[in-house]
Amino acid sequence: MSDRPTVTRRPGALRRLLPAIAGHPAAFRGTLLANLVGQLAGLTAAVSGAALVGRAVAGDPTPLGVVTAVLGALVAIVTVVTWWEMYVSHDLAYRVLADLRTRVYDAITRIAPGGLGTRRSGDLATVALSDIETLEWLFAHTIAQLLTATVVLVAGTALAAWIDPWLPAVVLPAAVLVTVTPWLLRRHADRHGSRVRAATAALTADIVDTVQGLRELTVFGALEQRRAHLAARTRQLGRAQRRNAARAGLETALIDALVAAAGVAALLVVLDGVRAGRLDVAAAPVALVLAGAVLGPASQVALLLKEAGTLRAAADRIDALLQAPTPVPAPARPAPAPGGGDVVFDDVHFGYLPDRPVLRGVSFVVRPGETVALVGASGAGKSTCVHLLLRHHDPSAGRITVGGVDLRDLDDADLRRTVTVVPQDVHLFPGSIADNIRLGRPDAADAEVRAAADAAQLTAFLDTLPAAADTPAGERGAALSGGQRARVAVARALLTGAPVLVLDEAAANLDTSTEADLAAAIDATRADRATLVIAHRLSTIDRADRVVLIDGGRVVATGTPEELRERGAWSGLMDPHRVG
Ligand SMILES: Nc1ncnc2c1ncn2[C@@H]1O[C@H](COP(=O)(O)OP(=O)(O)OP(=O)(O)O)[C@@H](O)[C@H]1O
Repeated sequence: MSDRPTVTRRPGALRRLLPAIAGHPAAFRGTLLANLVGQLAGLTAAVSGAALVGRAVAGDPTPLGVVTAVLGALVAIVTVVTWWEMYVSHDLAYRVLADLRTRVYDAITRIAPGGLGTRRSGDLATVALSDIETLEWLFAHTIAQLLTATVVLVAGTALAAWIDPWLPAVVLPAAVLVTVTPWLLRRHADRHGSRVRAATAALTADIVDTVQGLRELTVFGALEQRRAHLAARTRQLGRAQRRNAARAGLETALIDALVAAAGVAALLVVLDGVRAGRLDVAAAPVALVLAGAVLGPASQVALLLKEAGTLRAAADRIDALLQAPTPVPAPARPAPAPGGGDVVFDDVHFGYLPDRPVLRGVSFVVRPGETVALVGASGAGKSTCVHLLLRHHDPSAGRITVGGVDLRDLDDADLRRTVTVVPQDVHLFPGSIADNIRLGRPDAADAEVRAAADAAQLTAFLDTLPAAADTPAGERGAALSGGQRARVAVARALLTGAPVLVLDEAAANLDTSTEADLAAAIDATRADRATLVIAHRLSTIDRADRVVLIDGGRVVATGTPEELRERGAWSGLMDPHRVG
């Protein structure tokens, strides 16, 4: 496969995520303490054991009962402390990961939908689940361990120097070399770690796409082709994982070799010390254990750091989402919700990409109680007007106001109470139909849901269901027909009571009589509501009070449907049934 997935490096990403620990100071202190006690208990057990052996070798053995009691107690302490350390470090890690997951979710909602650009659903899911899970290693097994390993290394070195000054002179440089090895090899670790994370994200995104598109893949006989694609992606991930494992294995072998060489050197120093009379025979086992106490933490640190490439790559991907710019910033001082009034597009300019303007000075008004049809050829900019009215993006120039209030001055909750939409592709969640209708107002009473369903002409259908509105909607509304889904979307929008309603090609997939019924139902509830319809059908245009015709990102004509028809405003645009 040629499209090899990549991760863009973001210097400092890992460092920016570390303060996430600050939210759990008690858990971090507990982890640090448990680690320190665990390391020191291990060191004490090893040194005590070695001292007992040393005394035995020197011909002054400690009574067996005392040896058993001392070593037994130390082993019990180390066992309990190891369990304690595992518990507190994972407790800390999972708390921090939960916080990060919330931050990632907040970031997605902050930048969605306008700022998500070409990001794929599966890629976002990988960040929220797998990349964050990868950081478990950092928070549970790295930070506290690095700090306590340093303490044990310093304590071990001091004790070793006290027993034999030659010992640290041999093992300390080796310990430093072992510790810096992963740092020296970090470029390889970063490259391989990035490839693993990127390949994981690409495979997840493809699997999500495949599951979402199973119907199309089945109908068009493309299942086998898709299977081959996923197999290639899986091989790509496998290759990345094997290369990363080979690199990590090589690093481990290198570190082990350095530790072993340093261990042999320490042994030679101890033997020489005993032969030269510098070291008492009884102290020799203790000296060897202390050499291990210096090398042990160093190799532990090195082995922890060999995962740094994967950690950095996961951190890069999380950081990219957390630091993504906000496409529509919240107002510093929000204006009160307008509660209704004229919807005004005032000389609005906008483009998705630099130097590619889509709207070039669009101006029109939708008054309360009025239905305005937005008409234009495909690609003219109708949906873009809707995206701006829903504030998925802000205009690059000009402004959009409701009741005289610029949309940019409304906080998000007020904006959602002011402008609502019946989209073309209705997304239903797997809860009940009533839950889906309540999406914008979770606290709505049953009677209000029923009234909204009534207004959307959904009641007759609901009455045929075993549990009426409490019947599950199925995965993405699979248990409902297209018309029924559209009616649920209308009920959902009406329940919000928003004074501005956008119908985004809501009727595009419906047959003419269903569309007419639905339009009449929406009309009957309009009162003072301003309604903007993206109209593709002549019947929809004819029902509107006024029409705004857009061409090339500009309003080229406005008037009643009759006026525009007489002027032949859309004669070049439409077939007898559809416009645009
Ligand atoms: N997310 C996007 N990124 C880049 N360009 C976009 C994006 N969305 C739309 N466009 C471009 O903006 C222009 C206007 O698109 P828009 O969807 O507003 O047209 P439309 O009038 O609603 O068309 P249609 O009737 O076919 O739905 C098109 O050229 C389209 O390719």
